[in-house]
Amino acid sequence: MAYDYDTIIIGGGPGGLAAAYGLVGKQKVLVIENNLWGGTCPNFGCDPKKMLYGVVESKRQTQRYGQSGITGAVNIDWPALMSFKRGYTDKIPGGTHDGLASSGIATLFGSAEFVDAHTLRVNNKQVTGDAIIIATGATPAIPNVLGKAHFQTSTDFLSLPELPHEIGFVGAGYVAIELANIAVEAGAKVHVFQHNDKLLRGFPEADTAVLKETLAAKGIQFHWNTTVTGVSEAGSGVIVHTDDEDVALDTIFAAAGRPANIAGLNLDAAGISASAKGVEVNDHLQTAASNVYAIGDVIDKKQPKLTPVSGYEGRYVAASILGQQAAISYPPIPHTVFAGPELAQVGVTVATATAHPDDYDVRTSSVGSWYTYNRLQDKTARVTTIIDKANQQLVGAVVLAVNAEELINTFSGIISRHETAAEAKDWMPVYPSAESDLQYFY
Ligand SMILES: Cc1cc2nc3c(=O)[nH]c(=O)nc-3n(C[C@H](O)[C@H](O)[C@H](O)COP(=O)(O)OP(=O)(O)OC[C@H]3O[C@@H](n4cnc5c(N)ncnc54)[C@H](O)[C@@H]3O)c2cc1C
Ligand SMILES: NC(=O)c1ccc[n+]([C@@H]2O[C@H](COP(=O)([O-])OP(=O)(O)OC[C@H]3O[C@@H](n4cnc5c(N)ncnc54)[C@H](O)[C@@H]3O)[C@@H](O)[C@H]2O)c1
Repeated sequence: MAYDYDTIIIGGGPGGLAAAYGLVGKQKVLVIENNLWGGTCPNFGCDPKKMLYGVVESKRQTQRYGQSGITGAVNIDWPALMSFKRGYTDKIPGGTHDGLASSGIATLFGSAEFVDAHTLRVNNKQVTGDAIIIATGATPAIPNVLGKAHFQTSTDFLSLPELPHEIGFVGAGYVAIELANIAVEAGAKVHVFQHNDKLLRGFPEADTAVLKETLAAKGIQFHWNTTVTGVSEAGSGVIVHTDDEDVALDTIFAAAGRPANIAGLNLDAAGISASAKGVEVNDHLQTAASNVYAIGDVIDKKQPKLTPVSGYEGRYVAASILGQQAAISYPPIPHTVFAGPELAQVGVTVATATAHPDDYDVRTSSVGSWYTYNRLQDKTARVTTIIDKANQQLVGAVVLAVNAEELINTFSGIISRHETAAEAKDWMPVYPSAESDLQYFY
């Protein structure tokens, strides 16, 4: 049967775009998008977040140098900061769309839903594809409580024209902590409501305990073991009702996770199964309908839902459609919370390593007094390395420090190359630099 396209991709984010560019020139490809071309990361995720973060971190670094030669107060001008951000984000949707069009990739604006495993309905018209890739990402969870319509999301935060005086976040994961840090550094009073006492679950508690203290010292008011039970309107602000107290705020942001964007896709029509965590796929990223693949944040998977992972899966599925046979295998996946300072980890976790002391050596160095971090006045900096005792290879690392994302990248490279400690020392980093400390970590 002749289809309209060889491959149709639903979603023009990092995953869908990587798949499209992997197929371009070899196939007739269509990408369908129903919101901003480019998806979450460049429009209302990683990129604008890190632009705001970079500026507030410069302020914090200036404050840390308060005893080291810098005088005078530094303040954040929120509207100017937003205008800086828009200088980047305003160009993303148009630039992304033009890039696709000029590469010969067809585009269609609208919401896609399945009619069957080869047919989608978009804007009341049907379009068919030999292969279809679901790359629809994830969307903020809104807690199901009374007054939930009053919640704003990370997307709203990253476009606030003015910074409200007093705000709150529900959740203490990546989104809440990164945005709470930006807000408090920019001058807002900030509350974080968390239903248990866990900050950034999945990271070692020894590191998150230090981060909790750092963020509290900046003025973030943590409400641990507190469940938000409702939100009501109060003048121009809101009252956040919890099982403990009522808190009056200018606004409240839901940051309680990001479920897969599958509502409205009509997956049943194509026989595709999904769990509460997303579309179910096999180790070739095929759904229950073998010509339909799923990639990125929309999948039910154990890998972290991050931009580089979506891109990796997009490139993998493109190669599979073009004939590659191998099952997907992931390299070590580093991840960083830009929390002021950054908390980053890669590879075997501290929890796994400490549960298997015969297999792993875990070594934590408090490096705040070392030259690299003393120079930056980053007094709480910590680096943990995990070594596989059997072959002396680095298999995991955690960094809590200024610019941790750079050092974790270096650790990630060492782990990916399966280097022993001796091999990893056989190179010459610039001195002084964070990498010049590597030889002392293990
Ligand atoms: C505030 C925030 C900060 C983040 N920071 C980082 C970070 O620092 N580093 C990092 O690696 N990751 C970060 N992430 C996560 C990162 O943004 C995602 O992992 C990444 O965007 C996932 O890419 P994706 O292509 O799978 O999905 P998305 O980028 O979400 O793209 C999916 C696209 O599909 C479209 N779509 C959905 N349904 C349909 C439909 N029915 N029809 C047509 N189109 C549809 C959507 O509009 C969207 O454009 C952050 C996320 C947030 C929210
Ligand atoms: N720097 C980065 O790489 C980065 C930044 C932002 C987001 N992300 C990605 O986006 C994903 C989603 O981020 P997130 O912060 O929304 O999710 P998350 O899973 O990191 O954190 C969710 C938080 O909400 C809490 N929570 C869950 N259900 C709740 C409920 N009903 N009521 C109150 N609290 C509840 C959880 O305990 C947790 O603290 C991340 O896991 C990550 O994959 C990455």
